[in-house]
Amino acid sequence: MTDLTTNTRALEDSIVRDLAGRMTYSGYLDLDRLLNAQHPVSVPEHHDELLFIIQHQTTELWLKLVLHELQSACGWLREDNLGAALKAIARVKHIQKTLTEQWSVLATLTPHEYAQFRGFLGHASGFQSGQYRCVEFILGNKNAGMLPVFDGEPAMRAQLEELLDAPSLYDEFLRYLSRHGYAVPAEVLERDVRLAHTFCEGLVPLFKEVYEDAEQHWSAYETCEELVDLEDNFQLWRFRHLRTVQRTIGMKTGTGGSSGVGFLRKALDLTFFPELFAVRTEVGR
Ligand code: HEM
Ligand SMILES: N[C@@H](CC(=O)c1ccccc1NC=O)C(=O)O
Repeated sequence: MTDLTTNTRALEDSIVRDLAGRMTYSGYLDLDRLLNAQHPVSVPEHHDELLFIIQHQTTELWLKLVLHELQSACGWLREDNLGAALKAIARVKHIQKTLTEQWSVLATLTPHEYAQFRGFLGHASGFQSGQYRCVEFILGNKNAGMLPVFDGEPAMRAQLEELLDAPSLYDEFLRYLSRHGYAVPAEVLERDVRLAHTFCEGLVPLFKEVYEDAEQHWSAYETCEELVDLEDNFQLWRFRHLRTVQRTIGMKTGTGGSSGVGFLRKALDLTFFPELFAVRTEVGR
């Protein structure tokens, strides 16, 4: 019961206080390591560098889960377990929304504040995020040219190479459709999965049929729409990144060596699932 005069909640007698030798919150979550993994490099330490570090670290933590879910989704598709794959994708969509919303926290960093510690970051850049590349690879935006960036991180390079060699989520979906009687062109099924997926005209009629009679093709239709959501969400994250970069460093070149905003803008023209967007033009024609 809450004592209204002291505005204090009484701790129930049954609450475990003697935690010696027991599993604890901080032990289970390895908080000692997690909360001691923020190492500002600015001298003297800039107040806002902690925000910058935590924004990146939380993103990387969520990306870890996104990867875990998308890899599982690929496996479940391979096993014809569409329900489980869709459930994993639904979770990923929520994480993407959180990540996109999170940009508003970093947007409180003013250009002047950032300029005061940017010089200490050297050539470090989000361009070197291995997990971000892993997600791009799983979604089909393969680019072997990214590998040398990770020569100094053997475990990450190995993970990326494994994903480069593996079918993407879209490859797995198209194989699933083929196994379930859909006329997926052989050129798609036999494509070199180490390359980025490129537009295949022959897939459009197939998707047109699915979209024009969703009830008859519900599983295929639902999965198509989940993939469209994934791509939309991914592009929204990229757009918010670009806008945050623009308001923070303007047209300065990037610490990673790119032109900056201009380079980031080019990613907005990429597409993971071109046929799922092309089909929209054809529906009803
Ligand atoms: C004020 C904050 C930020 C600025 C000014 C900024 C700036 C930039 C710039 C200029 C690039 C292009 C590469 C380069 O030359 O460096 C880039 C790439 C990238 N950044 Fe950021 N960034 C910021 C925050 C973040 C955060 C919080 C993340 C989350 C992990 C992130 C992830 C990435 C990724 C994944 C790329 C590669 C994008 C691509 O290849 O298209 N950035 N960033
Ligand atoms: N590329 C950024 C620096 C930056 O944002 C950054 C630096 C170190 C680690 C992660 C970063 N995040 C995204 O690029 C810049 O040019 O200011």
